[in-house]
This record gives sequence, structure tokens and C-alpha cells, in this order.
Amino acid sequence: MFGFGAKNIGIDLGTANTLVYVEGKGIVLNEPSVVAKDTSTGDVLAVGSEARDMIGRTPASIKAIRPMKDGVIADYDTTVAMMKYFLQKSGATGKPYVMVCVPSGVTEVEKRAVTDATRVAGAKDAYVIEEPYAAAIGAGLPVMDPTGSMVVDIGGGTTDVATISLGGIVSARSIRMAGDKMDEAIISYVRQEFNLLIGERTAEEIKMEIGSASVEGAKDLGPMSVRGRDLVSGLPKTIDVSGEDVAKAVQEVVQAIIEAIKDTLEETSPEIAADVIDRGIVLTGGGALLKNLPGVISDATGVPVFIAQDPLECVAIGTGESLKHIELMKRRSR
Ligand SMILES: Nc1ncnc2c1ncn2[C@@H]1O[C@H](COP(=O)(O)OP(=O)(O)OP(=O)(O)O)[C@@H](O)[C@H]1O
Repeated sequence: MFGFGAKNIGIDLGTANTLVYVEGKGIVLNEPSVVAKDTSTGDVLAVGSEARDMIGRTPASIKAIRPMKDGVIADYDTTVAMMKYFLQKSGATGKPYVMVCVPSGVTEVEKRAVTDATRVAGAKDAYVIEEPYAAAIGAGLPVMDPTGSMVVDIGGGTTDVATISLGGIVSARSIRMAGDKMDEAIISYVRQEFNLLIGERTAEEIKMEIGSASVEGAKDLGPMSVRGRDLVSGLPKTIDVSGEDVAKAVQEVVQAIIEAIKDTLEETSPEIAADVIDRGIVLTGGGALLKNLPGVISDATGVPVFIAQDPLECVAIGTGESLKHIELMKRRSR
């Protein structure tokens, strides 16, 4: 922990993870977007990693809450409590100006909820930046050049697809299909195929370890031993899940991501489409790490696909970089 005056701050307020970027310092905090609360008093008991470890393991008197859902605020008061904690933990002592990213295509009401929550959490003032734009900056794409770039940010709650040129978004799509939906799909697949009930943390671990975007490419992945509760006997049970099982489970989400990319490409001008073919599509966000995803997207679109360096940090880095233009951003987001 360290203290600093009112420096500008960038926050990637994600459905799965929140990252805080302090101007001049870089990323100083990266924690799960989870809050544990006492259900009777409403008191906050833990935030971040400590609270995440409680998911699925809390007694009736404690609830582990993920206050963001599908990229937007689902529980306002809990989001404020979480942001306040993260700002303090990042060492913010004065009242900073804060830039927060939001998925493209969110409503004005959803945007206002984010800026209000940030002010209530301690910001002097708050502004928003669109997530795919921040992701593109963080991935090092030439956003200001007269050349088209395409970025696909696959987070926990949303997949944001955008083409960018000359400092602005040319076309964009945001779908509420990303990492969380993959976890849900794995939970229902395991329930249907194996009569086994597993928790969301387990599903996420399975996805990260043996998840694959292509069934073909999953042959060498797994098997992985998975523990849960047998739906018939009600008792704990261990089963083996194969990479192909997981690939089949996440197919619907992968196809939805591909459709969003195709739709966005179809909407762009021939010049930008040509630039994207030349330069390729860049993937950011934690979902970009799903095995075989670049190959599957490339096969479906005919465009080369790359994963950005540090995909989980691109949005936070881009939000932080955009603080350099905070005066312009203030005018733009008004
Ligand atoms: N190796 C991996 N394979 C597959 N998925 C992964 C991997 N690592 C992380 N993820 C997934 O990435 C998601 C989190 O990514 P990220 O932190 O970019 O999202 P976020 O910014 O919190 O969400 P959003 O942008 O929707 O608000 C989670 O669903 C997580 O399970």
C-alpha cells in the first residue's frame, strides 16, 4: 500500500476482474470483482481475492456477490463498496479524476450508473471510455492512424468487437456472450452428460485447463478429474471430463463470437475490411486465452488472428493511456 495525491486513475471495472491503473505508475491492483457481505447486516466482510475464495463455500449468513453482470452494474451499492475499497487499496488519498471503461453499446442509463458509482466511491469526477477502444490502445494498435484495425475483447460478461480508425470506433458489436457463459455451458453439459452438479469456480477451472474452441483440436486435452455432487445419490463424486466434452459445451458461445465478428466485418467499408485482412484481428481479454480460438476464428473469417500481449491487461492499460487525453475525454464523454 502506498499513498499518492489526486492522480488520475483508470479503472477496468470488469465482470470478472477489476484493474486499477494510476497515472505515472501503471497497473497497481488486479483483483476479482467479488464482494462478500453479511446477509443480515449488509456489512462488507471481504472484497477481491479473499471474497472470491468464498464463492460457493459461504454459510447462510454470508453471501459472495459479483456486483457486475454482463459488463454492467447489476448491484449498485455493492459496486460502490467494491470501488471504494479498490481505490483505497490502490493508495488513492485525494479525490482523483477517474476514467472507467464500459462495453460498447451500453445504454446512457447504464453509463450513468457507472459514473455515479465512481463518484460516490470517491472520485472528483468520472468519465467513460468504450472497452474495445481501450483494448485496442492497450494492444498497441495504431488507433489514430488512417488505417482500419479490428479488436475483439472477450471478457467475463461481454465480447466487444470493433473496427477502429482515425481515433474512433467505425463499427462495433457487443454481445453478452463471453467467459461466464462458457462456464454456465460447462455446468449444464456436465449436469446433462454426467448427472453431476459442479460449481462456477470448478467450471472456470475446467475451461482454463482443458477448454478448447475446436472439438478437433481438443483430442489431446484432458481428461481432467472433476469433483461435484451426484444428482442421483446426492453424494460427492469424481468423474473424468475430456477436452472434447468441454469443447462441445462451449461451442454455442464460440459460434456467437464468430457471428459477431462476421457481422461487424460486413458492416465496415471495403477499405477498412481490406486493412483488417492485411493486419489481422487482435484478440484481448481473458477469453482470448481459450485454446485454439485464434485458429477457429481465422478459419471462419479468412482473416489472420493474433492474441495481444498480456490480453488480460489490455483494457486497463488502454484506459490508463487514455488518461493522457483526459481533457479531450472529458469533452467527448459529456
Ligand atoms: N486461460 C484461459 N482460458 C479461457 N478463459 C480464460 C482463461 N483465463 C481467463 N479466462 C476467462 O476470461 C474471463 C475474464 O477476462 P477479463 O478479465 O478480460 O474480463 P472482464 O474485463 O472482467 O469482463 P468484461 O470485459 O466482460 O467486463 C473469465 O471468464 C475467465 O474465466
